[in-house]
Amino acid sequence: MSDSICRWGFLGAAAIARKNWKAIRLSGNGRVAAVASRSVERAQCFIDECAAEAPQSEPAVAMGSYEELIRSDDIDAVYIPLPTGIRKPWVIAAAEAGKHVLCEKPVGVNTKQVREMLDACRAANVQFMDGVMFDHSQRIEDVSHALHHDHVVGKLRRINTHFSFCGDDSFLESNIRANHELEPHGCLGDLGWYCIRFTLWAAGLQMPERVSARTITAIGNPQGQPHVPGEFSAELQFGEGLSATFYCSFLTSNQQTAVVSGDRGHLTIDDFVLPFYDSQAHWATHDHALEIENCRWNFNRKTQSRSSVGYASGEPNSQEVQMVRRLATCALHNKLDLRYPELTLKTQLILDACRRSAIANGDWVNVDAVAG
Ligand SMILES: NC(=O)C1=CN([C@@H]2O[C@H](COP(=O)(O)OP(=O)(O)OC[C@H]3O[C@@H](n4cnc5c(N)ncnc54)[C@H](OP(=O)(O)O)[C@@H]3O)[C@@H](O)[C@H]2O)C=CC1
Ligand SMILES: O=C1CO[C@H](CO)[C@@H](O)[C@@H]1O
Repeated sequence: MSDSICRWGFLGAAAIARKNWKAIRLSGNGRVAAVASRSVERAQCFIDECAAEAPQSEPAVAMGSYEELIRSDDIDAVYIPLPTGIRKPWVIAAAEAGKHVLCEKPVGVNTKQVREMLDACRAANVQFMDGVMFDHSQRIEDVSHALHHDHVVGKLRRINTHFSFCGDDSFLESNIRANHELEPHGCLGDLGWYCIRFTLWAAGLQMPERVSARTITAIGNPQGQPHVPGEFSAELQFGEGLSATFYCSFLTSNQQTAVVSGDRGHLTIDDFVLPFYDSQAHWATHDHALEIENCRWNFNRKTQSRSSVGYASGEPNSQEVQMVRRLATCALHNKLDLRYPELTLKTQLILDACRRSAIANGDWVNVDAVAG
């Protein structure tokens, strides 16, 4: 391990890895040392294209197998954006080889798998972190502080999130997200993972007691493979009167909204996963007032616009850069931050409970029952 620079290795020339190449370039404490692909030509092409936009002083090495990268002594941390269905053995192999792990979401096919991955990281004393970028944004810190310290909406009652985009025909035919073997949770894994994670933040990390969920529309590719959720909704019940709902979909236009409601107001975010392009991330709190005086009924808007520092993406203070910088800091100082594997496990438990409920046509499922 070099003293100040974390040497990253990528498993797979994935589309999202291009964004994280640039993030590592901007992090100040890391560089991409190697990219492994099932095709060495694809790895080299990925490196050339990324380096053309975000050059590094030392070139990355192209490798033709994931094993080769994991065995390499010149790698400190591995970024794993492989499809969920095949990810587990690679996470465990990377951990056992002493590499810190940044793993894409949804992390596993089920909670059992995720526990095995997290246990392997713990046993090897390496950091595990999943790829939820907004965990590392200034906005999520500001929003949490506003909700749980300043109590800007009063006592929490309801959390509502929506994450959707509309995939075209080619998406349904060939994207990994519509393939049961590769991404078995479909939109629940790809988009619902974020809804669940935001809900956890808004709830002060408390777990729901039970969930009721349904797959509204299942999608499948023409090869006749089993379907995956293409449109999904869930209702989550917490203690003390707090409830939450989320909707995620590959069939509905772009929307990434979150609303947190309490007995004294509500908080809104229009872009809770991928912030709109700007140098600041925006959110708002509202305390609208209905004023009634005889024949006059005025519903008066009372909105306070707020913003948090941080570019949306591609700048040193954007959320994906903070994420890779944070993992590299853990790796360089050999100091684990166990908040992140805990967030992963909680998210997976809720996801599993939702899937179980949807299979049982919306029956209530106790989240504890999934944990056991
Ligand atoms: N955190 C975030 O903001 C984002 C996270 N993601 C997550 O990252 C993961 C990857 O998404 P995305 O980049 O869009 O996916 P891609 O399809 O672009 O990349 C997946 C990579 O996995 C490798 N792979 C290995 N085996 C297979 C296989 N059997 N079939 C297909 N690919 C295989 C391929 O690399 P090679 O051929 O080079 O070996 C491929 O490039 C998903 O789980 C997704 O949810 C995606 C986008 C954003
Ligand atoms: O994680 C992700 C972020 O957002 C994308 C959609 O806009 C997802 O498809 C992706 O997997």
